[in-house]
Amino acid sequence: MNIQRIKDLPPLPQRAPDSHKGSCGKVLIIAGSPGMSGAACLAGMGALRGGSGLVFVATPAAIQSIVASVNPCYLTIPLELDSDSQLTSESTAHLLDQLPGFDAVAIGPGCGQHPWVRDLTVQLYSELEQTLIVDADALNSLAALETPLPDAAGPRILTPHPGEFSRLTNVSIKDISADRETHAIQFAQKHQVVLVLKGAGTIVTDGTQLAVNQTGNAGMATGGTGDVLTGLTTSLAGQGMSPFDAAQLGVYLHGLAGDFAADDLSQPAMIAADLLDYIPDAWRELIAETN
Ligand SMILES: NC(=O)C1=CN([C@@H]2O[C@H](COP(=O)(O)OP(=O)(O)OC[C@H]3O[C@@H](n4cnc5c(N)ncnc54)[C@H](OP(=O)(O)O)[C@@H]3O)[C@@H](O)[C@H]2O)[C@@H](O)CC1
Ligand SMILES: Nc1ncnc2c1ncn2[C@@H]1O[C@H](COP(=O)(O)OP(=O)(O)O)[C@@H](O)[C@H]1O
Ligand SMILES: [Mg+2]
Repeated sequence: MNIQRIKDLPPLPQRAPDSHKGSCGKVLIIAGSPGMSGAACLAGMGALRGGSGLVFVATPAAIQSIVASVNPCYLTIPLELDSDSQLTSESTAHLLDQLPGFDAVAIGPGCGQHPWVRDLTVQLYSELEQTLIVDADALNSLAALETPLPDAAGPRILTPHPGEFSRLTNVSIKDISADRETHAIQFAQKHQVVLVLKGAGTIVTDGTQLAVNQTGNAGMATGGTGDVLTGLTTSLAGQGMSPFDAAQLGVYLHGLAGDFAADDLSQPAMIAADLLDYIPDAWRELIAETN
């Protein structure tokens, strides 16, 4: 199959003068667990900085107040777990009831490898009609399945780093690194997903198109930067971008924010939360370039 190499960025989502929060994308991020509340906050903030009108973060009830106290701009939904680390039936029903109202959903950052994460990931992967962004422990949940990936009811964007991609494919990190493009394209074709294979020169492919990202730097090799990317990509998908375009633009903006952060703060000192502060500069540069 001929692969189309994409060099140009897609058109940016437009914000009409009479936009309101309901028209700028309402997204849900399912993230966090005790000890990894930060991942939920970083992803939620990434979605807000991406431009979403409304961001909801669903997180285990035990850490809801921690997540909520980090920033007042996202809303939180408590996930009630039983003694087997499963969502209670009331909590499941409450979450499923709300799903149709979201424009895009993400699952995985900081969730840990618990029974509720495995079950909810598989259910959303197969049944959700909107775009689902699958990261971190949700990818681990898919990798742990004894069956092939389920058929998906809607678009899927998978955002593994090489370790997660190795678990998904049963190919060693060394072999993946030897030919990242081919492994990424084959996976995207086989599973009909947008694959974002992260790292220096992140690859975005849907199996027919391929973009190799040129922004970003080694200062981004610090915990939590991927969680910010999940939020950003979810936000763009929720604003109506196609899954490939949302992933390509999200990766580009994320790396550009990282480049601005490194310029001001240095690669060693920058941290994931700094990316959130530099996403505005990245947006400003992109908006100026396209006007
Ligand atoms: N503040 C918070 O709450 C934070 C929470 N977080 C949450 O932590 C959870 C665990 O996620 P995780 O990615 O840290 O662990 P995991 O999937 O075992 O990956 C490590 C393996 O992958 C490999 N590997 C990774 N990158 C690679 C690369 N570029 N190139 C090559 N190899 C690479 C690496 O290989 P190694 O270097 O060890 O050889 C190792 O094998 C998850 O829920 C996440 O969201 C984090 O986001 C941090 C902030
Ligand atoms: N050397 C690098 N150059 C460019 N980008 C990098 C580099 N190292 C890491 N990144 C980016 O940082 C992010 C790390 O994501 P991930 O490994 O999921 O981190 P975490 O799970 O800790 O949030 C990815 O977007 C990746 O592309
Ligand atoms: Mg990650």
